[in-house]
Amino acid sequence: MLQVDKLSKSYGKKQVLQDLSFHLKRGEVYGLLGPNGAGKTTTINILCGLLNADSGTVKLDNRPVSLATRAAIGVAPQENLFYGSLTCEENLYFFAQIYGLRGEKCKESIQTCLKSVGLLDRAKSLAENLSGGMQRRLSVAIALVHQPQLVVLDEPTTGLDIETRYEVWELIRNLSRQEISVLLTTHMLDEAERLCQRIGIIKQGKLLAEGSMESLRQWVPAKEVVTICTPVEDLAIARGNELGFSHRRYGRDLAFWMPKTVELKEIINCFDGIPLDSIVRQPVSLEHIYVEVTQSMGDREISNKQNS
Ligand SMILES: Nc1ncnc2c1ncn2[C@@H]1O[C@H](COP(=O)(O)OP(=O)(O)OP(=O)(O)O)[C@@H](O)[C@H]1O
Repeated sequence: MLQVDKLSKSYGKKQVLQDLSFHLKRGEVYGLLGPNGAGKTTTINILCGLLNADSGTVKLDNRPVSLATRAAIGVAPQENLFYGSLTCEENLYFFAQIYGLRGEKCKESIQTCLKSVGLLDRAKSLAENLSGGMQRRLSVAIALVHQPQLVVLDEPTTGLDIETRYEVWELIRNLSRQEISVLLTTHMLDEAERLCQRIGIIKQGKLLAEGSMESLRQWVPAKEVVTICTPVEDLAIARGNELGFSHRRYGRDLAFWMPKTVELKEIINCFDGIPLDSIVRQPVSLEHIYVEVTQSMGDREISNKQNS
């Protein structure tokens, strides 16, 4: 339903999007991930018509994004955008009016949105008096009030406690069940892993990898990742490499990619004679994939570019 094709954008001499292409299916939750400054917000702003691309196209149901198609997109930006001194209902009424909803249709949509974000009983509460999580849900309700087919959620759970994150996750799953497509940006990789049917990873405005979790696993060809803590890391790395385990750094953690699942005692045997303070076994996660994509390939791509 959304087709983004070869978007490029520069600010002055700085190119922030380079031939960026991706698409969303109806009812799909798609995660657009990337480090700070990767170009996610720039992409969102172009999709919403707030910014013009230098080249490339954005189509919604095969129609170029324009004023006419804009009503089919709802956006909940990183910063909550509502009037604190208005009630939830009044905020929704205000935004519904902007989109031209009137009369019964407007009233019905406000009630439906309040219900779908679990704020029906707070309809008359001032927005400024809501908890952080309720405010995020109000933002999502505002993005939904004109009944869009695509909702763009820019870091919807940043700053929320874990319980409230779960509430927002459930809300996103419900949107997908209602066949509303969701474009999600987040720095929380566990969130993207749980919610998104497909994920695109961008760096410096370029799509480096894309696919379902299943297909992205090819980036980390390991059965599991074993993180160890030892005072003699060099020895451990040499031993791991001798045994055919690639090693990686995740922050300061030293980890090995295990080609097959092994028992804990086998891991201990592998590092026989090397003092180990701790061993943590983990399945391959989006975090491992993300680090691989953004560091290894990103650096390779960038150095290729510098060499060319
Ligand atoms: N109006 C602007 N003028 C000049 N440069 C800009 C402008 N807006 C963004 N940039 C630059 O474009 C690049 C991409 O920014 P963008 O906000 O799209 O990234 P992002 O992936 O959303 O980052 P974050 O995760 O930090 O929100 C950054 O280097 C940023 O500094």
